[in-house]
Amino acid sequence: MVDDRDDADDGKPQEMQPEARREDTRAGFVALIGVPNAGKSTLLNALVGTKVSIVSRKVQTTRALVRGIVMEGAAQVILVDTPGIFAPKRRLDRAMVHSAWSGAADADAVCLLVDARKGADEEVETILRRLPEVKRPKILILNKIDLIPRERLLELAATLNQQVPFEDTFMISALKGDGIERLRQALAERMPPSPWLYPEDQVSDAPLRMLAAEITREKIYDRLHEELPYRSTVETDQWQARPDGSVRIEQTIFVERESQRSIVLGKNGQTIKAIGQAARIEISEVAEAKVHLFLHVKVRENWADDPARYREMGLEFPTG
Ligand SMILES: Nc1nc2c(ncn2[C@@H]2O[C@H](COP(=O)(O)OP(=O)(O)OP(=O)(O)O)[C@@H](O)[C@H]2O)c(=O)[nH]1
Repeated sequence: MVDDRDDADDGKPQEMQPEARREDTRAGFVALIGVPNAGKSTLLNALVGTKVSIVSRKVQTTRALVRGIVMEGAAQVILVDTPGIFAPKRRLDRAMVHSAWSGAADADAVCLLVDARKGADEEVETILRRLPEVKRPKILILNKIDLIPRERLLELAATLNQQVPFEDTFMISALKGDGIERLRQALAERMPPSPWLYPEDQVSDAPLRMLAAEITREKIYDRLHEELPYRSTVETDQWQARPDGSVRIEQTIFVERESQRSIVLGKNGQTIKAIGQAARIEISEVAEAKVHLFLHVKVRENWADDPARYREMGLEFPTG
């Protein structure tokens, strides 16, 4: 167990603001769909301006539906960052695909994000074939325009628009911020009249504990991606606000084998200490409070096939 305190930080937990009651408010949901690595998390972060989803160089890092909330004028745009849509193999993967598509069917607009450099590869084609089933306004977003020449972009936009009737096409670089402002405004304009669905200052409705778990998972990945590719998960067991304004957080890191447990702990617990330190700093930032983080490591075999796990992660069971 690691208790990693930061006594220099005396932040206080955030207070909820009352909901807006202005009559001209608009609010709605936008689903982001794309193959792994298209840049969904980067775009979500660029649009929201706060770190709400974890960006990684590896594919399939997004294991849960994480939402970001964009405030643009009187409009509130709630972004649903769908897990990558790809050919399902394991039960967990099938649940993720199901979840991604049901997120799209409920949205006020569906954005297909395509890595412009890769273009319409087989994975994108699979989505394009299924997209017409979703009877919602569709928007095409070509990302990573910093990596390809303009002529190829226009060509790609034309080809994709022939396959699916997109109402709008945007060309952006989520990484560099190009085109983000225009996209944000366009999404805001599409939102139906509605009271705001979330307090104005709430940037993410992903429970903080889930976000905290993702942060720790990212720190494990940063240090151990060679030794522990995908096979670990983190759960926040306890999130307790204390009278002094600090938060006590307990998390469990699940691995599949005893040998992996030793890797996470490291020699004399050095590795888990470093993971805990890095995670605690970042969790403190998002929680806006001093954080005491306690990490446990447990072995749990075959977690990826355990239905209870993906229910906890906010994923639904596939019906088919
Ligand atoms: N050059 C360039 N790279 C980008 C851009 N947007 C995203 N990337 C990079 O592409 C990689 C994948 O981005 P992510 O945002 O993690 O992709 P994702 O679609 O959320 O991936 P999953 O979580 O696996 O579904 C990262 O290395 C990003 O830095 C862009 O506009 N330009």
